[in-house]
Amino acid sequence: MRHHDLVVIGAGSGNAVVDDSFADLDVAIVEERWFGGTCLNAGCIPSKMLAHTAQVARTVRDAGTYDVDAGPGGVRWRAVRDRVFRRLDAEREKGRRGREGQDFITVYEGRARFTGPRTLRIERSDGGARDIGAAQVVVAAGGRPLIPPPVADSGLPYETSDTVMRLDDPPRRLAILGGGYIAAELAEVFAAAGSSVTVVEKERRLLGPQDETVSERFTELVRSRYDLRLGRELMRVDGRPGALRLTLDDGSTAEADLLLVAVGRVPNSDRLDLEAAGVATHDDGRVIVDRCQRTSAEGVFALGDICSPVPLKHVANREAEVVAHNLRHPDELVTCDHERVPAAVFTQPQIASVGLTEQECRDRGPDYAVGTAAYADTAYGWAMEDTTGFCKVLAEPDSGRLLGAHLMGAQAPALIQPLVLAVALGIDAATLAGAPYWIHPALTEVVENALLDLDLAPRR
Ligand SMILES: Cc1cc2nc3c(=O)[nH]c(=O)nc-3n(C[C@H](O)[C@H](O)[C@H](O)COP(=O)(O)OP(=O)(O)OC[C@H]3O[C@@H](n4cnc5c(N)ncnc54)[C@H](O)[C@@H]3O)c2cc1C
Ligand SMILES: NC(=O)c1ccc[n+]([C@@H]2O[C@H](COP(=O)([O-])OP(=O)(O)OC[C@H]3O[C@@H](n4cnc5c(N)ncnc54)[C@H](O)[C@@H]3O)[C@@H](O)[C@H]2O)c1
Repeated sequence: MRHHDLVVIGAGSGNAVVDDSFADLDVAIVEERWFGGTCLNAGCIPSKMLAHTAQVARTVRDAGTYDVDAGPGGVRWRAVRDRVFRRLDAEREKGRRGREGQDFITVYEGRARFTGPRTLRIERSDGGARDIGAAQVVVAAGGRPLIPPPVADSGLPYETSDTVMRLDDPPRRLAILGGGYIAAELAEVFAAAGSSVTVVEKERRLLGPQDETVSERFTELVRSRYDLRLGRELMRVDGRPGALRLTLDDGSTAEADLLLVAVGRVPNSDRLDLEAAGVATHDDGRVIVDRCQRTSAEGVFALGDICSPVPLKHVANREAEVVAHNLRHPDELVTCDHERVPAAVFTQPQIASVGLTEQECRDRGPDYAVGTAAYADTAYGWAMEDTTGFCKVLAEPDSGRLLGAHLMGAQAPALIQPLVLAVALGIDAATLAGAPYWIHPALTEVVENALLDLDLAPRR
């Protein structure tokens, strides 16, 4: 059995752990499917490249709002798809070849599973297998789409985010099960490409975990774009490939050519024989880690969606930095903080958030102040003819400490960054509003206005 100093399972965010400071070690990276992982191949990046294209299409369609005549036409799906994936597939190959060319790294293609403490078997798709051992192991095997029983049991075809972005043609009628991140973003993409979209969501609103104002207003805004079936459970899928019928719990039905399942993701921990390694998991399947990203097994770290309470790429990246440091500096361990993680949904309008929602503030007690501002009340909002965008900030009335911030509107993921900085660095609302200049007439004025709208106790 070959013995390495370090083995990384999963070449998504796990790949970021190893830099040249590991060149004195014998390192192995095991990847079963695609170098770059979900983000590059089927997640953040392709979905945002497609979302941006959808936004361009909407801008062209809405050009009349700005008294601009734009020609007829539409989204050339295959050209868009090929542009996106030509680039990303090339990046994946570049990443893999780069690793294979490094002297201190061995790349294994295949699925790893533990056979004992820090020993692994790697099984290739051609049936070959190989046993290896390591002084240290990083588990970065991510997650996969959850497929609920009515879909799995139907025997009928369905798509997930792993496959749907690479389709040859957009479906005429697309049904999406779930009304969270993936549904919200990809509904927009396929609607722009000409699909008529039905969304089946078990809760009463789309994007339910967002701040209540965001979730409510977003749901109302897209009601005219999609056939929304909210508060509904899927009972059955029947029909035939290309002509599906979804039966919901109230007996209503939805017809679709194609079903996209987007009801969340599950960690890949169940495929790793973690018991053999002594690696413990939570009830939901996530690997248990401490703040230093150490698992319950000596010498085994974990990072990313397989363990994270916040399954987002910027979090996985931060965890990879922490693991990289801790592998090299066992006597000076650093920790990872999962509080105040910002997030964004790349819909139209875009959405961004950090910290507590208003409903979470209310649950904590009555003591919070709310400041709001509309894009429509800023000069750049006039330029954009915006009627729906807003910013909401939540703060402690006495100290002005920011508790949370929420934006819905153009460039929300970029506009929220000053609020993310303030939350992370402990800058209070009055200081953030008053100390820096805010460029006029930039959209950031909506953030400044929301801060100024807070009813805070006067400073002594
Ligand atoms: C459609 C979509 C859009 C998203 N958009 C965003 C976004 O805009 N912003 C954001 O922050 N996050 C986004 N995310 C979430 C983000 O993609 C993930 O949080 C992130 O990619 C997790 O990284 P990871 O390294 O933990 O897992 P992954 O990137 O999934 O990497 C795990 C790797 O391990 C490999 N693997 C699994 N099991 C084994 C095994 N047994 N042996 C060997 N290899 C194995 C897999 O093939 C994979 O390559 C999105 C996700 C999806 C699905
Ligand atoms: N912009 C981003 O950062 C981004 C984009 C896409 C995905 N992601 C990541 O990928 C993860 C997975 O995305 P997702 O959209 O699959 O999950 P999600 O958790 O965002 O949303 C799942 C939705 O499906 C609903 N649901 C669950 N079971 C259902 C059922 N049986 N019938 C109908 N509805 C049901 C839930 O109520 C929820 O609204 C996200 O949690 C996020 O971590 C992030």
